Formats: sequence, structure tokens, C-alpha cells
Amino acid sequence: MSEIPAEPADQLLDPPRGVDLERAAAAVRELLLAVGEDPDRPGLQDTPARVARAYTETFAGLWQDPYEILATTFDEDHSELVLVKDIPMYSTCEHHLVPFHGVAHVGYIPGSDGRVTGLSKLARLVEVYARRPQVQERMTSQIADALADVLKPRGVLVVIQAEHLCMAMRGIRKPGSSTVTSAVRGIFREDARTRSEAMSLVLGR
Ligand SMILES: Nc1nc2c(ncn2[C@@H]2O[C@H](COP(=O)(O)OP(=O)(O)OP(=O)(O)O)[C@@H](O)[C@H]2O)c(=O)[nH]1
Ligand SMILES: [Zn+2]
Repeated sequence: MSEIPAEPADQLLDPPRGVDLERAAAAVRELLLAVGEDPDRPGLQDTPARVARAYTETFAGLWQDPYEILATTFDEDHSELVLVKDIPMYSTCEHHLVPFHGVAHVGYIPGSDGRVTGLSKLARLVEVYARRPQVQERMTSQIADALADVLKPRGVLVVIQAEHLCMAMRGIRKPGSSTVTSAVRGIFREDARTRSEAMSLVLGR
């Protein structure tokens, strides 16, 4: 497998902005023909247009700016861990364009200014990066880097646990296997004890 391409956390694909519905529908129709289906049979007649519309949701993160999401911050003078666990996430494996899904855990220790962001913004950040053709490792790093860039926290820890349908429904066919990725920044990278304390909270031990 070739190396996973790096993508800066703030890079939005440009152009196009938004799904070209007509083009996507034509491509889906072509795909149905290519696999030997009849796109004109009653059950499939509306499918190309429907899939194109569904893609506007599935890939909405391509046109959203994660940095804008994190713009809401509060001066709470909080200097300990903030952790949102078990954020459900659905993404699309960029190798096979099938889902991988599971949970994300996002935590950080605010910087010396004690600024925190809204808790929901952590879940929104996960959504922005999940709704793109993705690789789990890259998505994990992107979330950590965006948080580190904007909040300037003492540390960031992101853990994602997911099942890849490309490994469950086809290929190696191992349903139930779970892939765990983590990205740590700042104090979580430097201090093993702080990292293991946070990991225990993430893993519920
Ligand atoms: N590292 C990583 N690999 C992934 C991710 N999603 C899917 N893959 C893997 O991407 C690889 C693609 O391998 P290829 O050999 O090019 O494709 P393939 O012949 O369809 O591979 P199989 O899935 O093994 O049948 C597979 O091993 C997948 O399991 C991900 O998020 N991260
Ligand atoms: Zn895949």
C-alpha cells in the first residue's frame, strides 16, 4: 500500500464546492451499468439522483472549515482535562468508498489562559473530518492538530475505535474486528503518566 498522503488540517478542497449533483448522478448510473444492473428498472430509476443527494451529506465535511467550528471559546480558567467520550462517528474509507464507523474520544488540557471550547464543538470537529473520504489514522491526527492549533492547549488526545466495513463485508471478511488509532500532542506526548491517566479514562478503566 502506498504511503498515506499528508493533508494539512486546514486544507479544504477547492474547487469544487459542494457536490455536482448531475455529474454524481450520471456517474452512479454508469456504475450501475458497469456492474451489470439495469438503471432503468423501476427500483433503480431514482437511485442515481438519490445517491448524489446522499453524497452531499456523506461528504459535507469537504466544504466545512474546522477552524470556524472551534471559534467559540470561553474563558473558564479550567486547567484540567476536558474529555468527551464515545462520540458516534460514521466515515467513508477512501480506499473502497464504504463506511467505517465507531466512536471517537476527544480530550484536551487547556492552555495557560484556561480557554475552553464548547463541548459540542468537539463532536462537530469529529463530524467535519468524518464526512470526507478518509483514512482512520489521518482523521485522528487532523482532529488533534486542529484542536492544538486553535485552542493552544497544554495537550490533546484523540482516540478513535472503528469497524471498517471493507474488512467486514468483503475482502478479508472479519466482522467485529476493531481498529484503534490515537493521536497525542503536547503534554500527552511528553509525559507518559499524564497520557496513561487520560487513556484509562478513555478506555473506562
Ligand atoms: N491504514 C489504513 N488502512 C485502511 C483504512 N481503511 C481501509 N484500509 C486498508 O486499505 C487497504 C487497501 O489495500 P489494497 O490491497 O490496495 O486493496 P484491496 O485489494 O481491496 O485489499 P483488501 O481489503 O485486503 O482486499 C486494505 O488493507 C484495507 O484494509 C484505514 O483507515 N487505514
Ligand atoms: Zn476500505
